[in-house]
Amino acid sequence: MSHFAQYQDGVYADATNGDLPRLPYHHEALRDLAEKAMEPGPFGYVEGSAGRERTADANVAAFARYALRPRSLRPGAENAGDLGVTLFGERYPTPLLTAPVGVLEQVHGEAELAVARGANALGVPMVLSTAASTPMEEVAEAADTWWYQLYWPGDDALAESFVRRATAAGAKAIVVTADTKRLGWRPRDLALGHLPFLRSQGMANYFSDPEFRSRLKADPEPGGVFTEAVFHFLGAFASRSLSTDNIARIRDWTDLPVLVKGVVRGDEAIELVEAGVDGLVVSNHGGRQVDNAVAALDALPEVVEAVGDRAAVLFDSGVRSGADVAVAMALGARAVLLGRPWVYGLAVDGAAGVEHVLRAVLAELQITAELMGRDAADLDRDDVTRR
Ligand SMILES: Cc1cc2nc3c(=O)[nH]c(=O)nc-3n(C[C@H](O)[C@H](O)[C@H](O)COP(=O)(O)O)c2cc1C
Ligand SMILES: O=C(O)C(=O)c1ccccc1
Repeated sequence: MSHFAQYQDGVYADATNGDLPRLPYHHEALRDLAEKAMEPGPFGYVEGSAGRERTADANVAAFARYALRPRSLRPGAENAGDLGVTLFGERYPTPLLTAPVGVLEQVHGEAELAVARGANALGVPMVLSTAASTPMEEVAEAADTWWYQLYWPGDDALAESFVRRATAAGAKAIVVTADTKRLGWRPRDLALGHLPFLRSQGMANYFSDPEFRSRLKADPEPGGVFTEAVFHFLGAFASRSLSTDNIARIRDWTDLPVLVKGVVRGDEAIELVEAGVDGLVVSNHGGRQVDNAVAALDALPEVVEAVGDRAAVLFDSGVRSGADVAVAMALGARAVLLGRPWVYGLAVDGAAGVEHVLRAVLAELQITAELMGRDAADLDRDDVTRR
């Protein structure tokens, strides 16, 4: 069984061959290592969430309220454990993607290039942030399969330019993030005075964009603090008038599948499906936007039910292990985006750290699916119950 070997093989061998020190396999242990490896500002930026961080805590806690129901002797399941999924007519070897994470230069010098290498080594597509530290055309050179995440700028000409560039560079889907018209209230960043944008970080896609540059009097200065380009970014970052209807304008700019990320309500999911989007990402941005918001996992069944088979529902926020991926898929997610865990892998060991984290999640998912008598894509509501 080739799928069996793909992710599990080597994990136990590597862990027992005496080549200490190895990276930990638990999210919390890796997070603690990353905290030691990172400056306080960047670590606080990644680890921090909105307000009292109740949404972020609730995202993780929600997984403990569900229980998987393994059917050990399921008839016909002797080859179970395949991880492949089909999304928008394309076959993907696993249901995992790396969530879009901006400003990676504050995490590791190789930033997105390391993520692309680590993820692609395992057949995991990367969702590239608009607020990346590397221009998308350079990431495209390093990545086999990637999707593009759009922060829809206030200026439609810039939105169009980003979408056309991503399409030309080979992105396989466009993910429009809807929950970040502005950044949430983030006390950790305020306490540390850490706002990477003010120092031109995370602006590679903007600074390399002809439309963005055409609005400036002077060329943007890499690393410039409070420059004209920085102020232009702050003004241009997000559209206040983005709506379920006008997202459909993106169809004039690309033939790629379009997803909307940051949906936690069935009514909004229906509006988006009626406006013609191909997919949704149920997500509350890892609790970084609205504190005291509903846990993303608790919103998943409502959105799945509202959408039915009219669009693909993906999920992120709070996924920390392969078993978590199995729960989200059993509740109807077709694929899952992993966020903070791989960022900490990147901080500690670059591309190898990203690969380590993804491999551990995939190995656990594969083992779990196999023990449940399921292929990942076949996990369903019968496989999960309230604890
Ligand atoms: C440091 C950091 C930066 C992020 N940047 C972006 C971004 O640029 N675009 C976006 O759509 N989401 C962004 N997100 C949200 C993630 O895509 C994802 O929704 C979130 O990390 C999921 O929560 P979790 O990491 O707790 O699982 C960011 C998250 C973090 C932690
Ligand atoms: O910090 C974030 O959560 C985020 O989404 C973001 C927004 C703008 C630039 C970089 C990251």
